[in-house]
Amino acid sequence: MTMSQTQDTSVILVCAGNATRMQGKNKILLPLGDTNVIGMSMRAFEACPRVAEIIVVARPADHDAIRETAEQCGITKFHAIVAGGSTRQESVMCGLRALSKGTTMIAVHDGARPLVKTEQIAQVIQDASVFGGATLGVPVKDTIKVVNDRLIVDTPYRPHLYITQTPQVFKRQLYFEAVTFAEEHALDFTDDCQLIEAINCKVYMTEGDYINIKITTPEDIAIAEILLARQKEEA
Ligand SMILES: Nc1ccn([C@@H]2O[C@H](COP(=O)(O)OP(=O)(O)OP(=O)(O)O)[C@@H](O)[C@H]2O)c(=O)n1
Ligand SMILES: C[C@](O)(CO)[C@H](O)COP(=O)(O)O
Repeated sequence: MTMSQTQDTSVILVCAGNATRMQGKNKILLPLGDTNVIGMSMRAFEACPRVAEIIVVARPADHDAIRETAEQCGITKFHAIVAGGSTRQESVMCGLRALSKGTTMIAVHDGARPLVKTEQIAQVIQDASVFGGATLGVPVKDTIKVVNDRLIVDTPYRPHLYITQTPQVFKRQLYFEAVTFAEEHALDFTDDCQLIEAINCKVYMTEGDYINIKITTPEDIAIAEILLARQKEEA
């Protein structure tokens, strides 16, 4: 595939988790809006001009249903679907192997965050182009305590705390440098920013919004439907 100048970003949508907190429901394929969770996620990236290709990492049993969803949603940037690993980071690594050669930016997104907005995807890609790496996130609203043996040991200064979301976007060369370091040191992280932090590089926090939730427990799908309906009313 040849990449045009503006289409410089490969997206890895990780969907290969076990959804253990979803009480046995396959959250990626749960109905949402006029499609399902993964359909909504793919559409948001399809609409972003800088996105060149979408690689989905999912359990083999879900591949046919995801391909079908991509077709129904008119996803033209669907590039590959591959199996995942036993941790989120391993799943991202599986997606990396399917990257096309021509892209210079890599965006990693939880397939389970279907309400991400295309404008915010564009903004975080832009910020990553400037800073090397960027993630969407939102300021923490509550006071956070660090607890050890049920005793509070610290209260971090709230203005310094953000909830980290996805997509997390990186310049390709920097990302591969960080992945190589993690592999050499057997590091396994719950988000991709930590890969970059581990090699002492900075990641920019792009302020997103609170509706970019991760579908994790059963009530989240009902919350997502409400947020979606509100978005439609506002449009
Ligand atoms: N081995 C894994 C673990 C997670 N993920 C993906 O990473 C995202 C964030 O993970 P989370 O929401 O915690 O999903 P699960 O791991 O499926 O949930 P649980 O912890 O409840 O099992 C999800 O889109 C999930 O499918 C993945 O691709 N491969
Ligand atoms: C990447 C992430 O969504 C940022 O909030 C989160 O870290 C995923 O973590 P999980 O352990 O897979 O739930």
